[in-house]
Amino acid sequence: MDCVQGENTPAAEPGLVSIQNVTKKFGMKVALDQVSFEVPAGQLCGLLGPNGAGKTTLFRLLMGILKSSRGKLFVDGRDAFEDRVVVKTLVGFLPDEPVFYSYLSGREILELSASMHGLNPKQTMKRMAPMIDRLNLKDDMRNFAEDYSRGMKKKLGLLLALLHEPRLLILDEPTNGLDVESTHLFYEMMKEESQKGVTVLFSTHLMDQVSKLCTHSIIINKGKVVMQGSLDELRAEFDDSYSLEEIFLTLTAEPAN
Ligand SMILES: Nc1ncnc2c1ncn2[C@@H]1O[C@H](COP(=O)(O)OP(=O)(O)OP(=O)(O)O)[C@@H](O)[C@H]1O
Repeated sequence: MDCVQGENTPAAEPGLVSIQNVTKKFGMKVALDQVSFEVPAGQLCGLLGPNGAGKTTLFRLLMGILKSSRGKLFVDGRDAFEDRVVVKTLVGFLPDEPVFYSYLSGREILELSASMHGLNPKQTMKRMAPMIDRLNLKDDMRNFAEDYSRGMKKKLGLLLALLHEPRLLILDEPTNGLDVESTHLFYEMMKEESQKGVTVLFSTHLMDQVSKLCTHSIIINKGKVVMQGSLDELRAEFDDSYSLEEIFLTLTAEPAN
């Protein structure tokens, strides 16, 4: 089962994201073990796995922050490590715990980032204003981002990821630490980006999030892909009485001794 779009989608196209037999070791620890999957352009795909499954490691490899021990990762045909500077211009990345310069306000961080992307800071801020409003950050734009709450940092991180209107969004646990209202807002914004044609790959440990947002998912456990494909394909593998949550728990359960 590949993580492909619809039945009528040509199968031969390489994905906008292509992970090819990737292993990542930290010393003796194998964080990812021969992971392969494709995410076709336009898909909203959930990378699902329990704590320690390897989700953040995979995203850090995709952003060229880490180098794989074996195997290759490509974003739009570019090597995620060798071409990491170019890849960063193509992708909007939201880390699990965004960290900001201590001496810059929210506004200054957005303006600086706009300049780094070769955009006009003033025009970019004008374009971003409705989104800043929507995320309820307008009144905090003058304040140092370091003093923001966890949820506010996440929102500023999302604005940074969207600032250069990337074709691909990689969001690491995007709603982790957000309140209910903000979580729904993030869902809406992810769906809207997807409807505009942006490819969205996000990680979560909640099956509920995947079933609300995605048509496709990749499930990893202990560094290995245990299932990938559409939610319908996933359901078809199990008895009708299984909920998606139960399927996830079954796939990621500790093997019996
Ligand atoms: N820099 C590192 N050095 C050593 N081990 C690491 C390092 N980074 C990650 N690991 C290990 O790799 C494994 C996968 O970690 P990773 O953070 O990718 O998991 P995750 O799926 O994102 O987990 P969570 O949902 O808890 O954030 C874990 O066992 C972790 O301890």
